[in-house]
Amino acid sequence: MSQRLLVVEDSKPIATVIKQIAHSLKFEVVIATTLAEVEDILSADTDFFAATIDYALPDALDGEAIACVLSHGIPSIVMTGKMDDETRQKILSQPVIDYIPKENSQAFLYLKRVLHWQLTNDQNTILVVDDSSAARNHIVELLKRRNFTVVTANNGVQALEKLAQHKNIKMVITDLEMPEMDGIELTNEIRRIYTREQLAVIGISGATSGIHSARFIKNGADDFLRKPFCPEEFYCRITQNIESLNNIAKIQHAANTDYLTDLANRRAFFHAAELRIKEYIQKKVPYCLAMIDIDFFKKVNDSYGHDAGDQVLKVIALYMRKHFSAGLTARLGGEEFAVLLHGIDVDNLYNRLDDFRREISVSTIPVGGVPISITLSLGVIFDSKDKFAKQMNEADNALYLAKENGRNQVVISGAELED
Ligand SMILES: Nc1nc2c(ncn2[C@@H]2O[C@H](COP(=O)(O)OP(=O)(O)OP(=O)(O)O)[C@@H](O)[C@H]2O)c(=O)[nH]1
Repeated sequence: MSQRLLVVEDSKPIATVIKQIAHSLKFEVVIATTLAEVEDILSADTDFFAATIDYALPDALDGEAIACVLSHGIPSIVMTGKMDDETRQKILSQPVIDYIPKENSQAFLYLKRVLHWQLTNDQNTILVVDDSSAARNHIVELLKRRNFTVVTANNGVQALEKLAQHKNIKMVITDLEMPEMDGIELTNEIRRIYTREQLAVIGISGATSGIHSARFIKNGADDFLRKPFCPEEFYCRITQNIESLNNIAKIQHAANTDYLTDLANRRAFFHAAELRIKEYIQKKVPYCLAMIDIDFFKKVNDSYGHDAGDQVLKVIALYMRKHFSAGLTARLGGEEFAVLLHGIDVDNLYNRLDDFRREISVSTIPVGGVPISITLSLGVIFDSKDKFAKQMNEADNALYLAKENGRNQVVISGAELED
């Protein structure tokens, strides 16, 4: 079910623009044009994800609708045509998500970003480190208002423990002076373990001297805030740092993923498989490395077109995910795939590969209403202690034999020597 957005706005054209933005984010929209209408709507139902509130309404010229909506616990964004400092202070003294001056069309682009953050911020976990419970609670309240997931710690030592427990923490906001381990030491420790691409650090200090900001940054922090800070500046810095981390993650994902199937690409597979194999050998875990190739795939393209071929590649990826959920799967290129699997023993591993091959061979893949049948050839190597590149080579040789022997089969590397 879609989330609901309350739009409090007396201008019809502006309400229409906000409605379009909200729909693009899959919100269901309820519009109120006066304070009386707001009261009426909220007396019946307060189940709103958020609200946008025009500061001046025909029956509430001085922002009275803001307190009304906030009193129902609805996170609110204030839109205002008033630019004076007094109005700004008045709005920001209330626990609103943000306020947006309606100066030009940028205001609506910004509104879209704020709503998008509000919908997605719960995926970003932030650790707040401060020995003062009042200061800590203030930051936590600001972050929760923006829907972030928050973890807290009283000092640097506890912060490192929390980081080890919660692997998904993206940002640490740390005070400077704390018992046991201060903010600078903590930042140093964090940078020994986490890169800037993995975790952002924002230092905070009440000291008036500028030296602390430089110390924080030189010790590996990404940003610095001086207390007391205004919520606006706080949100700008948090959002900017989280956005740049998320952009790096997107770039890394794109660099490691096959665009068509969303499986790992060759580079990511080689990197991850090599690490996993080392661990399997060390822990004596049975494993296998298999190369998988679609038989006569050129005929699929020639008979049904390249788009149909692409569709087949995507479906093979889905089957791979289904059969090898705990394994490492990849599209190496063209119609060639690979999987690294670990299991109980060689028989179990072989059966899982052959089950996958068999299911594909008896299934039809519907492409544009036409059922397409395909088969796969697999070459596999078990429990090898050779270098990774050599293992890939051996699996490839076995795959070649599978093709030579008539396709639609699994050939084990070295098996022909035992015959
Ligand atoms: N649709 C589609 N086709 C691709 C893609 N990458 C490679 N191909 C096609 O995959 C086909 C591979 O053909 P061949 O190397 O001759 O192999 P094959 O027809 O599968 O025959 P065998 O492997 O010997 O069974 C070629 O027609 C390529 O154009 C892709 O991303 N999408």
